[in-house]
Amino acid sequence: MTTTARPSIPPMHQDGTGAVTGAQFLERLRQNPPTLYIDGQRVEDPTTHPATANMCRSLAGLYDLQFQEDLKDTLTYEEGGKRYARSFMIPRTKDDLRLIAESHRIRANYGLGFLGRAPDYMNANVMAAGVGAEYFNACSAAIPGDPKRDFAANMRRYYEFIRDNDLCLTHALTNPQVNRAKLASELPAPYIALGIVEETEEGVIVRGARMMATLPIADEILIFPSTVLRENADKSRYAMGFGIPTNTPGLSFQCREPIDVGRDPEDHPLSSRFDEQDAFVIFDDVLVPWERIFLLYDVELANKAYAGTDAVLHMAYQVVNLKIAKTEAFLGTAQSIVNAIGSGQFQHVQSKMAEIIIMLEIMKALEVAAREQAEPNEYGVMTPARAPLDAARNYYPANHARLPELLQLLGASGIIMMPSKADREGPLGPQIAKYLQTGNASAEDRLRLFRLAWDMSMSSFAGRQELYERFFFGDPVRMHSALYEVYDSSEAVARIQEFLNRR
Ligand SMILES: Cc1cc2nc3c(=O)[nH]c(=O)nc-3n(C[C@H](O)[C@H](O)[C@H](O)COP(=O)(O)OP(=O)(O)OC[C@H]3O[C@@H](n4cnc5c(N)ncnc54)[C@H](O)[C@@H]3O)c2cc1C
Repeated sequence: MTTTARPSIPPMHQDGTGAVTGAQFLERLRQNPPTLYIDGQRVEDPTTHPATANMCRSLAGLYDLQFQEDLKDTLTYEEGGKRYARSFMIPRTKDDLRLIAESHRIRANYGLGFLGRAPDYMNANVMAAGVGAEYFNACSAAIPGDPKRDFAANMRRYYEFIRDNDLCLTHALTNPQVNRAKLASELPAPYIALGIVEETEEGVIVRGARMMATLPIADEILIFPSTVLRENADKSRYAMGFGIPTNTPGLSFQCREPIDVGRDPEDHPLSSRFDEQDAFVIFDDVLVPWERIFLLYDVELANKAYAGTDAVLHMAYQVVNLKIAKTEAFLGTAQSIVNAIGSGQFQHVQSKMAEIIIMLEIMKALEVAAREQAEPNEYGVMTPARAPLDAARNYYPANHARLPELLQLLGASGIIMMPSKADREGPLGPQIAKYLQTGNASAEDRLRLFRLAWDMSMSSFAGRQELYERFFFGDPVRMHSALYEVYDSSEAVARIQEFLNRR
């Protein structure tokens, strides 16, 4: 491998126009396609490749919502004569948080909550990291005022760059799953886990891999650690933070098998629209320019980066709003099935519907609690309260699987006996129309509904969603431990002590 003469990536442009349209987003992807590999082949243009074109179209639709007359004031905000996506806005008041929540919900509803990593998630990340950028100058390798190593200035500029150009980000935080009993430095080779190789005049060369980046059909990738590094050394080659374009030389994304298999949206209503893809990320001596470096070698700072800037809370706030939208989609679909087959008078059916309602109301209450108990952080950002968000991000992964299960229990054979669009239009069409109608709908409408329920609960798309919900915010086991460690139980303990002391 060579570490010299790598083409450098262009400097970050600060002259973006703010919020972009779907057409602008697609054109940008066409001009700068991420280096994706699917089924052994390089994807030359993700906007036309059969495995990614529909997802690109869906993302473009999301960008276009920003310009829809009735939504633009919610989905964007104005500053300095430009309009930006709302998820980049720095919340200063609780009312700002309410506006941000509203925009998260509208955008989440676009994908019925099944688009896990729409750009809002990472926008919230770079917003919080950008405002809290001073955190990065505490890094042992930072030199405030230095044109290369002023990491705070780099982070701040990166936020502005992403916001001003309305770029779409993916991210990859975890190391390859080679041996979880070992430290990154103890794996069979030093550069299996992504590591720093050397510093050059232009930047830092990195080599190795990261396990998972959802939505690799993005403009940029952000690299930070999430699973806490357990390296003992003060200075570790595995501690780093940076953001680079997804078409940076030496960077490749090995995508998983596509879930979108080219079926009509009537047959695969979610898979054909929202296969956001997940990719293994390989760095083959990638040069990261200095202006894109936010953190180097500092294990302690790397481990605390998400908490130290409160980025994790703004991301979790996007997530709680997204999961509300998703639960509402389950509620709407389940109730539509109950209405369609006339099962609403059975007590156990009502009880199953009540389970969904309870889950929805818990998530809604946690969102309100996070917003109402919000406080400005040390950087002046109105920050949603941690405890309700921690509750939401632990509660939902533990309970989500019940939602598809409830759909199966309510829909029963209806969720499998679903002739396709081609069947409906084929020789047996008249019989299908007769025998698969419902009390309140035509066979076509019934099949559309049950196909949606199938894609939410049984298809490959649904299976991937189930795994995603279990792990997307981290390992549930370690998330429980993290919650346990930060939660302040002292008042409750004191009350018990006081009770025990009563004589
Ligand atoms: C569909 C999907 C999409 C994802 N998208 C992204 C993404 O866009 N970006 C991103 O960065 N990540 C993403 N992730 C990764 C996610 O962050 C991880 O799955 C999660 O952090 C768990 O890590 P892991 O998968 O490497 O599991 P592992 O850490 O390998 O865990 C495997 C098993 O071993 C146990 N285990 C391992 N180590 C320990 C330990 N130290 N203590 C206790 N138990 C342990 C775990 O509890 C678990 O049961 C995604 C994951 C999925 C499934």
